[in-house]
Amino acid sequence: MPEVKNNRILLADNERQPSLLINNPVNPQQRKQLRATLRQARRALTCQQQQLASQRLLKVLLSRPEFLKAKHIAVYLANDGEIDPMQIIEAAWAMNKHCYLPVLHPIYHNRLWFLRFRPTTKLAPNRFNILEPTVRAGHLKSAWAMDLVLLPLVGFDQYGGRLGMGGGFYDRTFEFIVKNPLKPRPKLVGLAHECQRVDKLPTASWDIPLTGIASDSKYYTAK
Ligand SMILES: Nc1nc2c(c(=O)[nH]1)N(C=O)[C@@H](CNc1ccc(C(=O)N[C@@H](CCC(=O)O)C(=O)O)cc1)CN2
Ligand SMILES: Nc1ncnc2c1ncn2[C@@H]1O[C@H](COP(=O)(O)OP(=O)(O)OP(=O)(O)O)[C@@H](O)[C@H]1O
Repeated sequence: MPEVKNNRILLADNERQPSLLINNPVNPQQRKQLRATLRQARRALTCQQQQLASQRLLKVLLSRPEFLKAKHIAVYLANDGEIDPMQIIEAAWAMNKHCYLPVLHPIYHNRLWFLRFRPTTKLAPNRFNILEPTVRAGHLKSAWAMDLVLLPLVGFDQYGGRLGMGGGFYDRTFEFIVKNPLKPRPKLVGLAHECQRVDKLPTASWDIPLTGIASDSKYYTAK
């Protein structure tokens, strides 16, 4: 079982894949194994560690122009040990910003749309048991209408690499950024516990580059 030391995942020799360190191919087995390890690490955090991490994350974001300048911000409701952005949402509401939650698109396979999230918004569990606003026709916003998207992630590296839950939801939803480089694009900032950082993630051709990652200890600008 991988060990967590100084908030970093240490992979045992038999869990290290030489190819991961040499030319970084996308090996589905590697991604699966790493995903399981990192999900377990974040679920192992205590309530107290989670609360402290959320407070520190808010402090990190409050110093970032990506957050301060944004009016329309997509967030998520924490699940499976993810770092909890609720304090960020409350800060954004207090600053008169508009917050949105991802909604599994009713028609387009594995894509996300976004619905406004206010203190009074009615929520219901989706097929992954994550709460999302109940869909009201005409209220769905598409991804390009956001100024900033705060993404959940399972793993990240300091170069902007991101490993998600494995459904490809965010990758599919934001592929327009790569396909239409001239179109105005939202900034994509991953939120994570420091224990979700790995040295270098294998990147896949469909991975959408992040603007940066905010953890409970610092902001990483993607290189
Ligand atoms: N909080 C949060 N909301 C989110 C995401 C996320 O990662 N976190 N998503 C990011 O994409 C989308 C939902 N994607 C998800 C993909 C897989 C699982 C999940 O728990 N998979 C189970 C298998 C579930 C099943 O098939 O029944 C698992 O891997 O254990 C959850 C959310 C949209 N909303
Ligand atoms: N733009 C895309 N078009 C079609 N399929 C895609 C696209 N992006 C990703 N996929 C598919 O989705 C699957 C999951 O991708 P990946 O493992 O990168 O998910 P993830 O980034 O971890 O998950 P998520 O984005 O939901 O958090 C892959 O099998 C990939 O083929």
